[in-house]
Amino acid sequence: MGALKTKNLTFIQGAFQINQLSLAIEEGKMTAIVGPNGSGKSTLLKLFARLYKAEAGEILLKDLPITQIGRKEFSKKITMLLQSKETFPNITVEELVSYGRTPHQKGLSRMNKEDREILEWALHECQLMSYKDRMLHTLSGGELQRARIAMALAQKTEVLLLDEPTTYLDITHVMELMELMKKINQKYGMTIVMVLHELSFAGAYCDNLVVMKKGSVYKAGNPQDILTSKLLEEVYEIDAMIKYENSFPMIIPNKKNW
Ligand SMILES: Nc1ncnc2c1ncn2[C@@H]1O[C@H](COP(=O)(O)OP(=O)(O)OP(=O)(O)O)[C@@H](O)[C@H]1O
Repeated sequence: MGALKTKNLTFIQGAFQINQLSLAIEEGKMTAIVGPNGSGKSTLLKLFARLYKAEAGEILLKDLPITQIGRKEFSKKITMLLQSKETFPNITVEELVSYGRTPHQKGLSRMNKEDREILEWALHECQLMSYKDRMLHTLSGGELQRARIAMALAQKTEVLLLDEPTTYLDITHVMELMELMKKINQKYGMTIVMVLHELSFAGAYCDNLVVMKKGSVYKAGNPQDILTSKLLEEVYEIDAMIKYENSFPMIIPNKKNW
């Protein structure tokens, strides 16, 4: 069963259009949405998160149209981390992560025992226990990203959507983040969908790729099957070859005289 499915999804913003898009995101797997700038990756993620409303067609979460799910119920099922921006509130890591429990609390009630246990669990999974009293502005980019992910985990949803979670991270922190997401995915079976630009990391860590081009899905499937020179040429307009080192795809542009 697909965790998320789109059926003839149509969405228009300015000159950009997603037209009759049908796609299935596999449940319990890690999927990367890739494609050139402006191809519609973030827009698709925001449609999944109900931040945008489709003009036509529908999105199903486990066969239920997402429009039929109440707002609070929806925030217990799907969460989305938007692209990280430089501004963040003047609060501690623990306070940030505790925001993830908001959809589970009744009215303005304070955190109960279960909320506190889940908060500790999220901090622990993201190796943030020793950072919990640190103010957000004192964290490095990688630590801040882990704190944001811990907040999303604390929400305890079935689906986690991440928009370019690796932006601004160096290669060590990109790997650390991908390892963390893989661990969460495998340990808890959470469906993870992320927009990524690093094709090699997307291919190495994700079970499936959705390759977008101009508002359409060019191809979707297993990275080993679909990441080809032809795809690089037709989607990114580059002449390059792909070499696998173990299962890590390396993209090498064909250029004489390197
Ligand atoms: N509010 C808006 N009004 C008009 N056009 C918009 C709006 N938001 C996004 N667009 C356009 O929609 C297209 C798709 O944008 P989107 O952000 O989904 O692309 P993307 O693939 O995520 O790009 P990137 O890799 O650069 O982040 C772009 O051409 C963008 O300019």
